[in-house]
Amino acid sequence: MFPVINPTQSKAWQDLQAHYNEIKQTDIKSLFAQDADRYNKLHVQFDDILFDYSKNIVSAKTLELLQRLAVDSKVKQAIDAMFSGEKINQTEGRSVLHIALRNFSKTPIKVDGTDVMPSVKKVLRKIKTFTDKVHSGELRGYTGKRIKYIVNIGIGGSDLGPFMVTEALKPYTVDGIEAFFVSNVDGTHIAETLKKVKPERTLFLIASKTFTTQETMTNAHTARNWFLKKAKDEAHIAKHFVALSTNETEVVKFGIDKKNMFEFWDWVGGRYSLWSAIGLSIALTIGYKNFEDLLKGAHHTDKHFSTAPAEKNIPVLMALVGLWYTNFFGSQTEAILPYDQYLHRFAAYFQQGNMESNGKYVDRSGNPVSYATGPVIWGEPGTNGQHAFYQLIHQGTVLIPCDFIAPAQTHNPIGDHHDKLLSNFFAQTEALMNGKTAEEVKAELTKQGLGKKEIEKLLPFKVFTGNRPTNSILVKKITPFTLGQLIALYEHKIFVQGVIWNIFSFDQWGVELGKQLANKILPELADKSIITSHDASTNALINAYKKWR
Ligand SMILES: O=P(O)(O)OC[C@H]1O[C@@H](O)[C@@H](O)[C@@H](O)[C@@H]1O
Repeated sequence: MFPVINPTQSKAWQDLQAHYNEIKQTDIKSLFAQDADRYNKLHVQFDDILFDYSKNIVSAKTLELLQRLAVDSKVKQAIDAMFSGEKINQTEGRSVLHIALRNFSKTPIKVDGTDVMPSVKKVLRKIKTFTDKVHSGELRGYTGKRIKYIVNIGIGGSDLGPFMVTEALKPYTVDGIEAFFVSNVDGTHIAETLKKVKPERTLFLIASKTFTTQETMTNAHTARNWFLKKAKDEAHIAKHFVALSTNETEVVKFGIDKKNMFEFWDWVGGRYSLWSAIGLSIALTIGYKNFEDLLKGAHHTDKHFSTAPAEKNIPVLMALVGLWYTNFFGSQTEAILPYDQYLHRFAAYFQQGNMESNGKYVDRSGNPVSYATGPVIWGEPGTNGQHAFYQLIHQGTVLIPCDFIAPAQTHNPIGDHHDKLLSNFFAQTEALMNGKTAEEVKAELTKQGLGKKEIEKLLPFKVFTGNRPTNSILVKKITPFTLGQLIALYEHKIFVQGVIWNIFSFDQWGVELGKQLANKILPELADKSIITSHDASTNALINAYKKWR
């Protein structure tokens, strides 16, 4: 059974609190000076992924206590519970089995006594057949022209994953295919997309687990009307619209044939669904083989996560180190900084992954927690971020633990671009750790010919305290396989943190209230009448909108 344990009651937590007071002033620099072997101890090489967590404010004792916390929180048992199909998403009464979607082992995974693997494999075969037929030209549009444009209409988990992955793997795009992602209910999103595609060559993927999401259904109907304006005959819809969903009834109601539905199941969380039928846009963009490699990479991480000892287990280490700052240093945020332009949606993807999973203030017993849970996740690719928000990371008053991610090999080896990019990647974590002392600043300014008075004046502004923690993740090359590995590492990090925080990571009740209120307000916008049913501010805003629109 999934354990319910208040982490603050654990001896390890209390010891960590005491230990925090001992170590908080310790320089990472000095930890390196004390132990020539620090890097060797504090990194894990996982195939072509090098995870270096040595530039953190952690000593051997910190790590030992954090590991004890993981043991006290029954992390290992929780991992086993997830992998064996237990209904760990208790508030929705569901198993959590994104790991089954990429299970290439022969091990069956059972939900309510039934092995889900045959259904998983069946849908994968359907994705393969369909994708191959689109690429070979066997499946064509209603005029007989080849499909060129893939338009995925979905939002949240039905958009962010496939969008992030198709961007990350752009070099693998199949010739002649262009992918678009429409998510926002703002008509601008679909309008601007439809300007770029031609109905007779477009395949619309209506991606929605529930098939009731307002944004997606609105965009889907707009796309359908736009298509029919040109195609005229509703019979042509079958060649241009497919559904990726768990809800057959709604799919059929929309007018999509069951045959054109790619199924998944309620044990796939939206934000963990890129591995499911929701990944059809990925397969169509980069080819089935590459999609399968992505899944295989993730499966490889699943094996690592479920078998590696905790001290060498990357997701466990990522989780523990992150939690150390969130719960003991009081840092409320984490940055994900990929030094790879293709990974420009990676942080946005894990914004949902982390914040929807672990943005919870109620524990698994239904009581408010007395400690911090999920941090705010954000980030942009380097080097862009350096010229934007790194000032605050270096010299601000907020502690921001950062993950730096970079590929050693680029898909675009042009001149010395990549060495320049990577020199920044290395320099930043070094600078964040070492900072710059008053002595160093003085020496630098003296060398520049500044007088004593000028130096004194400038000194406080030019000092960097350093000791700002980072993880570095160096990947040999971003391929479908390594990307799959990387995504799964982060997914499991979220899981481990949720277990220790004693919260339910796989529901998302917090997104409902706004949806409910929007549904209440929508009919109020139908006419010109003055609205008085809300608070004064909301009434005034609605009425101003109705006057201006
Ligand atoms: O895939 P559908 O059902 O359209 O949901 C799309 C998204 O909706 C949001 O409100 C959240 O619940 C997300 O977790 C989900 O991914």
